[in-house]
Amino acid sequence: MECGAEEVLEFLLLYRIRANLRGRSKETMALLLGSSMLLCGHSWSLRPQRWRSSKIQRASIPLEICGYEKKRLPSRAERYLHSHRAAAVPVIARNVSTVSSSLDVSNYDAKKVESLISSLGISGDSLVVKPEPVQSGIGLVAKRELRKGEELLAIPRKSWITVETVKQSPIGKAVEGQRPWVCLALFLLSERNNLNSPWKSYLELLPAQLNSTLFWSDEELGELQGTQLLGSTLAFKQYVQNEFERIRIEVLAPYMALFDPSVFTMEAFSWAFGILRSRTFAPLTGEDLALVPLADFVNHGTIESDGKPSWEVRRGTGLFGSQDTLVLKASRNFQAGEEVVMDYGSEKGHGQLALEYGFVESVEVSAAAFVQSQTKDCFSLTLEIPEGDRFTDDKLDIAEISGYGASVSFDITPGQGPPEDMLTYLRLMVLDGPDAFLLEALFRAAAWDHISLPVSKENEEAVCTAMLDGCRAALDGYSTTIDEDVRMLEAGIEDPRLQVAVVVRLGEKRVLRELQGWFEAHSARLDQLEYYAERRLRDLGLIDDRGYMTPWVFKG
Ligand SMILES: C[S@@+](CC[C@H](N)C(=O)[O-])C[C@H]1O[C@@H](n2cnc3c(N)ncnc32)[C@H](O)[C@@H]1O
Repeated sequence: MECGAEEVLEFLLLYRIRANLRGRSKETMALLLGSSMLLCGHSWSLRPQRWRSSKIQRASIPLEICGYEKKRLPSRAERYLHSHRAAAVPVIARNVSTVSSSLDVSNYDAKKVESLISSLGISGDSLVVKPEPVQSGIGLVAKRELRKGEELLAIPRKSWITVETVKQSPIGKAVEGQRPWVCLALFLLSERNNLNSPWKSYLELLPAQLNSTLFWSDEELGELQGTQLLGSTLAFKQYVQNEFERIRIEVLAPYMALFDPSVFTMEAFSWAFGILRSRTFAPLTGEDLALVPLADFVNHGTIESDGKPSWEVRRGTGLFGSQDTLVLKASRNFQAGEEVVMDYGSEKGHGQLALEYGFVESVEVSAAAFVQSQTKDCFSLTLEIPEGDRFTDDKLDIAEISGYGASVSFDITPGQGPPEDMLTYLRLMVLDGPDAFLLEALFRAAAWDHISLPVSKENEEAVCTAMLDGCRAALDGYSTTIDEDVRMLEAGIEDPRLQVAVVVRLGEKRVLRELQGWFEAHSARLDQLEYYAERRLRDLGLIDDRGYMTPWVFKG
């Protein structure tokens, strides 16, 4: 076996640690590590380090505001709003109905629909789907039988509302340099106030009232006490308000002639924000933000997914005038007269659906099945490397090298347990005392790998304690218990917004309770785990599988 300088040093550390593994005290370990650090020419203070579990935050729901805002959100808000995209969860075929947070106020008008279609240069007869009034406002209804994958609509870029559209409009100069969503929001309000707008029929078909929790009253929001959804809703409201205050100074006041203060109100600006959040879909988000009239009347429904998006952009070559086109495809077979739906995002939990669109999913089989269904339950946990930790810089460095930041959000979904990378990040956060040698610069590149498995009983115990404290505190923050919510749902709730609130808070609590159970079980098996020291000695061939030293160590 050949050992490089790193291995030699590590061997020395491990050998010393190993020699003292049984019955070692913290002080002994500190001494051992102290000497090893001396070896590296490092001087560390070995004062006991306190780690604050408050750094485990109750995060906001993963959101895609970053899609609109990546670069310029204030860091605090960014941390709160920035999403950690969950891996797509395979969609299970089921009979899904949704609960909308209030009665949808549809602006359906057949004449306006005709006018919208002709303004897009489409012949009504050629359409295979048509906007019709449906349970959730306006929806697209199949005019004939449709096959899965069939192209339903193809809307060319010239018919989208993009930053380019805004630039070329009368307010183009005034909004120059503003974020894409701000440009589009002001454009919507400006055109809504323009009697001769080419977008008139589209704008008149848009819902005047939105159901997102952003538009709930304080009393309604009270039902969300303790939830992540409440935190996200309030953060968004604050964010939109801050943006409005900013553009009032930067845009509205300097261009008073373009922006009538009675039209460009905070309320109207919030409506426009809500419209953009509920009607734009990837990849037409962020810098490429675009509203696609007609296609954006498609409602949500879950479908058995083959991973192929229903909403996709066919890129034009530019040759012979060919341009980008938004193509809406049938997500499954539909019968004539049936409403065509697409999945707004299989990874979106109840909270995110409620915040962005104002509805949650429910399984319409029976009240019991509804209560048992956990497919959309979600809790997003944000972990943060504690500031003021004497090892903060080293920990940040290791996190960064491994592609993580000072704070990371992890989506916890039912039945999955904590994600592996979350456990690794947690171990890094609480790494301290004798284990801190893993933070040494020498081990930097391999540190993440080393801590991806249990480091030491103390470290794993600290992880469990922090998580159990965090889960308990989070569960204590809700105004109702899981049982109370279940009973309410089983008894039936008439108020749709209350129903949304109960489904969301129940979902969050169920995930937290499950997480708590996982860490309780984990902390009960800490004695059975294999830790870093034994693992590395075995990897280096210095002990055998029974834990005995291999003879070569003692060769001259
Ligand atoms: C992209 S728009 C779809 C068109 C919209 N129904 C309309 O009337 O203009 C998204 C909005 O439609 C509503 N919506 C879509 N799918 C829904 C569903 N499954 N249940 C309840 N409301 C839904 C929500 O208000 C959501 O914010």
